[in-house]
Formats: sequence, C-alpha cells, structure tokens
Amino acid sequence: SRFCSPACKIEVPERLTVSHEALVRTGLAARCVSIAVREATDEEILLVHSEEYLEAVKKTPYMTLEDLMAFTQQYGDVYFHPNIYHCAKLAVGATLQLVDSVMTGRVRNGIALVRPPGHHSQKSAASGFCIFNNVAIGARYAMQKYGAKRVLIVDWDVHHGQGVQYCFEDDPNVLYFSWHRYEHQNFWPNLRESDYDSVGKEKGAGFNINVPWNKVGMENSDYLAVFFHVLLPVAYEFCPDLVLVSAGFDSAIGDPEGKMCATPDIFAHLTHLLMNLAGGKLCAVLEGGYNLTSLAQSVCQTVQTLLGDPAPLPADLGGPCESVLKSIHCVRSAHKQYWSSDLPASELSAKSLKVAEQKTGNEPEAQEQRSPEEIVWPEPPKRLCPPVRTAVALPEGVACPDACKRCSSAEAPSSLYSLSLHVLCECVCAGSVCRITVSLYILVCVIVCRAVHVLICVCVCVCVCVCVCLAPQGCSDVAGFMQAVLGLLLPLGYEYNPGLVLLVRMPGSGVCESVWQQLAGLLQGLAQGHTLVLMQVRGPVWVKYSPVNWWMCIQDQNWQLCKCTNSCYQQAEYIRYS
Ligand SMILES: CC(O)(O)NCCCCNCCCN
Ligand SMILES: [Zn+2]
Repeated sequence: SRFCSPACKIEVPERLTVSHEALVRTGLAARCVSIAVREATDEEILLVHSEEYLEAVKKTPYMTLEDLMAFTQQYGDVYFHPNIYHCAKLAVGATLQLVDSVMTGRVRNGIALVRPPGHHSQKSAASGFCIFNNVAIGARYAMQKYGAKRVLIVDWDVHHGQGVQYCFEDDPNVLYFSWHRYEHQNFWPNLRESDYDSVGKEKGAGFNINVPWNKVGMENSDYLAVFFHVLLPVAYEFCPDLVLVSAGFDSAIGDPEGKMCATPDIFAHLTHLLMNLAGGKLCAVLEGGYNLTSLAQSVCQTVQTLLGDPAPLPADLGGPCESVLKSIHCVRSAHKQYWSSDLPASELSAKSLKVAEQKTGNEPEAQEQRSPEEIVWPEPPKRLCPPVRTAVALPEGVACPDACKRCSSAEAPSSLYSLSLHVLCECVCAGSVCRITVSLYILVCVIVCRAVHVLICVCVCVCVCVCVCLAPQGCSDVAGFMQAVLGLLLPLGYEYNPGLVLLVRMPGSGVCESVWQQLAGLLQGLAQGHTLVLMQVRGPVWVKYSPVNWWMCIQDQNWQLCKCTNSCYQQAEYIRYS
C-alpha cells in the first residue's frame, strides 16, 4: 500500500487526466501535435543534480517500504513510491522532447503536462512533490545542445521554485522570475531567500526576481500589474532566446494551496504576453495546480493561446491592490541598479497607489472561511477561433502574403471614421477575420473604445513613444519605447478594454521594425485580437488629405508590407516588395 505524508495527498494522477480530457473535449488537443515522451538519461539529469542524489533515487524502486519511508523523511513534503523514479525520468524526458521540438522549429511552442513537478527539487534534494527539476534541466539542456545564450524562466506557480533559484542564482544567462505566496515568510517553503531582496549572486546579480504575495486573494489585476511593471520590462531588456514557463496553476482561484482569486482566463493573457519574446519559442511545463476544475480550465486557456487564438479580457480589470503595490515597489527598487528599463518607481507607485486607495478594504480574506471546494467562479468566456487570421487590402499587382486573406481594398474612404467602420463591418466584426492590414497613412495609434462607435482617442503614450523614437537617436531608444508600451500603453489598454485596436504608422516615424512587430504582437491581447493595422508605404507617396478625406495614391509598387502570418502571435515579418 502506498504511504503518503498527508501534505502530498493533493498531488494526484487525476491532475493529468482531467487536463488532457479537457483538451480533448474542447477540440484543442486535435489542433496540437503530440510529442512522444521518453525517459531522461543520467547525463541529462546530471545537468542539474548530483551523482549521489541520482544514485540514491535510483535505488528507490527496490527499497522496502520502511527504507522508502526513511528515505522520504530526509526531504520535505515529498513522497517516494517504487515507480516515482520512472515517472520523474519521464517528466524530465517529456520536457526535453518539448525543448527539442521548439528549438528545432518543429513546433513554435508547446506545453508538457507532467508529474511529478520539478521547481522545488535541488541539486541533492527532493522537495515539495518534486524529484528532478524538469525546467532547470530543460534550461541547461537548451543552452548545451542548442547554444541558447539567454533563457528566461517564468514561474507563475503559487509556490517559490527555490530549486530553480538555487540552480541559477549566480548565472547571468538564466533569468528566473517567480511570484509566490509568501505572507512574510509564513507560507511554505518559509524561506528568507524567497523574498524580493534575493536578486541573484555575483555575476548572477539582477537575474533572479522574486515577487512575494504577502496576502492571499490576489486577483487578475494584480497578476497583470506584476507582468507590466516588473517582469516584461526586464524580460524585453534580457531578450531571451527561449522562454520556459514553470506553469503551476495553483495560483488560480479555488486552489487549496494558493487561495488566490485570479480566474483561469488570466493564463490566456499571461501566456500571450510572453509569446512575443524569443521569437515565440515558449515551452510551458506543468508544476502545481490541485483544484481539478480550475486546473483543467487554466490548462485549456493556456493551450488555446499557444495555438494563437485571441482571448477576451478578464472582467473588471483595475489597478493592483496595496499589498501588491508594495511588493512591486520593493522588487523594482531591489533591481533598479541592474536594469535600465525603469520608470521612476515613485511615479508608478504614486499613480497606482491612488488606484489602490480605492481598492483597499476589499482584500477578499472572506474567501478563506469557505473551503476551496465551495468556491465557484464563472466558466471562462468562449473564445473565437477565426478561420482566417489576417486579411490584407492591397493594390492590384502586389502579391498577397501567404496565410493572409486578400480583402477588397476599400475604395478611398471618406474619412478614418468610415474606413474603420467600413473595414470593421466588412471583415473584423463578422468574426471571419481576426485582423486586417490596410496600408494607409495616418499618425496616431487609435484605441477604439467599445466596439459600438469609433471614438478617435489619441493614445498619449504612443504619441509619446513616436516622439521618443523621433528623438535624434531615432529608434535606438527601443528600451524607452518598450517601457512606455509595457508600463503605460498596455495597462491603459487592458483597463480600457477597447473593441478594436487601430494601429497605424506614419512615414519616417522612426519606429523600427522590431519594435513595430512587438507593438503589433502585444496589442493583439486587446479587443480579442481585432486589430486594424494601417501601414504607411515606403517610397514616393503622394498623399492628399484633409481633415475629412484621407486617402492615398501609390506612385509605385515599392511597398513595405507587414506580412502577418496566420497566427496572431507569430512575429510579423517585414518583406519589401521592390
Ligand atoms: C509543485 C508545487 O509548487 O505545487 N509543489 C507544492 C508543494 C507544497 C508543499 N506543502 C504542502 C502543504 C499542504 N498544505
Ligand atoms: Zn505550487
């Protein structure tokens, strides 16, 4: 009979079966390629673990029950059964198979649904249901076999992956980011080094980011605020070749461990916000997640975003709560000396503290009284999956990029208003096409409020950004631009929840290609991906416009065209028609 310390009884096999069954039931599994799993080799496990630890674990299948129990006692909150060594090798092997498939380009991204999890296990120790550190081995493997120079590990599990921190704390090539329930060191694993001031050691200083949750009940707004104001600015500056996600879903509502209030659909946006990094190379690896309902929903939300489907915004997004603001402030101060992308933290906290004041007092401690099983939340909203992702309106003679749909180029619109409504009605709102690319010449980035009518609201920050890029140094100030997008435009856009994003580009605006791609990619998290990209063409362009009439006559075929592929998230490639 299998003994198990009571702490481990939540780590059950059904975690994988309900997740996979949900993927099959929703039709998502059929849209994925399945990758065969394999056992990891000793050499691969030794990328992170010591020989003596591996040799000891190797003996567990042959141990008597009492030996097994004695062996287990030396570690915390982990169980060993005769078959766990085999399972742990499969978990590592599955992770490495996924890394192979992504690094060789066979797939763009993917998720490894594995048990046992990995992020707590250390060089010579098991911990917290973890035997081998799947993600840490995956990072080392990607660097050794594929020459990945910089690997970003994002750990959104609700527990601190101390095993990953220990493994890479002196390594500037692996940036480890983790948020975790901490409650001023009163929550497991109760480590002093899980706090925000553990920034890494020696050469690794600055490459370890801990965001402690000192209260339970964190919500979607809190998670997004940490992404916008802590993780993403640093991740963009770090510019990874590969993103590994320690995808623990015990940070979702209903989980007995996390006791948080973020809903499963938030993972659609967390995933989306990471998919514009590393050219889209993203490997998600399951860690925790113990409420079978929210786990299955969260896995589906993550996979559907990996497949490129846009997601509606979670409801009621606002600013972060006061406790999170303090954490954000502390971690940004601790890292200020290491990263240049740094809005004056005081500005951030001043702005958001105002918001927080409105929110204080609603820290939902009340939910603690109910048992996790009693907590209910709405099903994630249905997500559209447009048969065609990108349509392009082009003049005759210019070939339509592959995987795009050619839509009849709008007759010269009488005004931006009619253009956007014209295009809107014709293609986007019909839900048949997720995005339209029309080449037109207009300056501002316009966020259309609510789908009902077009309110031309100039979004301050893009004008600021464009001005920034118009600065003498041109778009070398990419950091400044990205900081404004991440720290201003995205939070604003997510709170605004527009019905359409109108993204336009002015000739000579100095916004260089890579930045434009990132902007186009990131903004697809809004308006369910309904993006109207209005491109300026390069070359002699004769434009006649008046406050009312905006149209363009192209003098030649010298086009610069945004070749958006058929995925919402694949990097838009720029090709120049000559
Ligand atoms: C992968 C992971 O991060 O989800 N492992 C979590 C281990 C939690 C250990 N403590 C359990 C105490 C029971 N209340
Ligand atoms: Zn966890």
